[in-house]
Amino acid sequence: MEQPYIRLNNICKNYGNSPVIKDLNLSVRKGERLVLLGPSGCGKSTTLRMIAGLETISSGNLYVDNKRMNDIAAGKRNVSMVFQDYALYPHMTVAKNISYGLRVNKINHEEIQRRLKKVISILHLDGLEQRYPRDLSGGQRQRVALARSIAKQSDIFLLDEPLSNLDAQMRIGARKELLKIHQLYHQTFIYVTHDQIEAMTLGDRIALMDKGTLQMLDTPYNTYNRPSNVFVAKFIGTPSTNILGVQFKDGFLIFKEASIPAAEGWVRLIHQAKQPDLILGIRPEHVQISRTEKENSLNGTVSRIEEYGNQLGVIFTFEGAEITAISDHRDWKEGEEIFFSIDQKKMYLFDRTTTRTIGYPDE
Ligand SMILES: Nc1ncnc2c1ncn2[C@@H]1O[C@H](COP(=O)(O)OP(=O)(O)OP(=O)(O)O)[C@@H](O)[C@H]1O
Repeated sequence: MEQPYIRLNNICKNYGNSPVIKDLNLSVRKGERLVLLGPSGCGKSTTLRMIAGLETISSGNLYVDNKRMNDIAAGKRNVSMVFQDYALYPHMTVAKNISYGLRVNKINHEEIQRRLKKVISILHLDGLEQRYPRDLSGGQRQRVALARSIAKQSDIFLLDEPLSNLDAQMRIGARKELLKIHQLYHQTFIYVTHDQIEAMTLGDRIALMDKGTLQMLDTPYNTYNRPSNVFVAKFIGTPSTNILGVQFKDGFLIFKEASIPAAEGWVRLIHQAKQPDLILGIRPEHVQISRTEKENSLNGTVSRIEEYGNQLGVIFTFEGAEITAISDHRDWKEGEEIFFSIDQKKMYLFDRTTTRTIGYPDE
């Protein structure tokens, strides 16, 4: 693997007695777009702020380009940051907001003008240079905040939910803009969000966190298709992955009573794991439902239908558990008996004790 550019080694952060980040190890490559994703309060912003130098590190080491950064002041780190609320200076015009940091850093006038012109053009802020933040729309303010950070030309670009105040349509446009900026400047991006779509579309890799710990660090494809544990499987994807307890015995996966023969690849992995008590995960799009019985199909009763516009979510009960399937057909009725089968090529099996995956058959 390419030498990591930013390294977090065993980083912990406590506020008083409460640990917020627990033994975090994370490496980011130069020029990579890494997304920190996770539920509210999991420690994404805290992690970003420690990298920026806005928050002290309780223990562990932060390295950038092999240099220990723990005690380097924020202003001396080669980073720029965009905040969720943009943090623009209200009494400065757009042009002044963008150029202020450059003036403080004693960049010469011609260079400031050159950078200003370029970022104004990249972010479509032409004509707004003399306006004040209060006279801008939310989207324009967000672009000014981005422009101000880009103009600094730092190697590391830290973004803390920069699009969360924009409406859905504007977010799509802004995502394209961010990718364009990255193509032009190749900075190392660390991007915080709790929006999965944003994480999937913007990240080369996703670091998924929960309760201050790293749950998985991998590509968007692997995060979705090869979750490392039950938390990842449930967090990524909407509607959420169905989770069912199963026991492996004599080649069969046994639910409470019903059972299906386990596919060969899974049998091998289960033997390797030496763990018959498992958790089965299957995404709603990989549960096939039908009115007719098929080989190895199981049966349930439809309890609810959810409208997704182009498809329906069919929620049915099976041995007391609720399972969601996605269907293109629209004629399912509440209360009707259905048959369903699980696509074993697409399912996940986790160790019930550790909740970690036992592996994937095609690996
Ligand atoms: N200054 C502080 N003092 C005490 N606790 C704090 C402080 N700042 C953050 N926390 C706590 O640390 C935890 C992590 O917060 P953080 O803002 O990093 O989470 P997050 O994942 O970015 O959440 P969100 O998506 O809601 O912004 C939370 O439980 C939060 O309440």
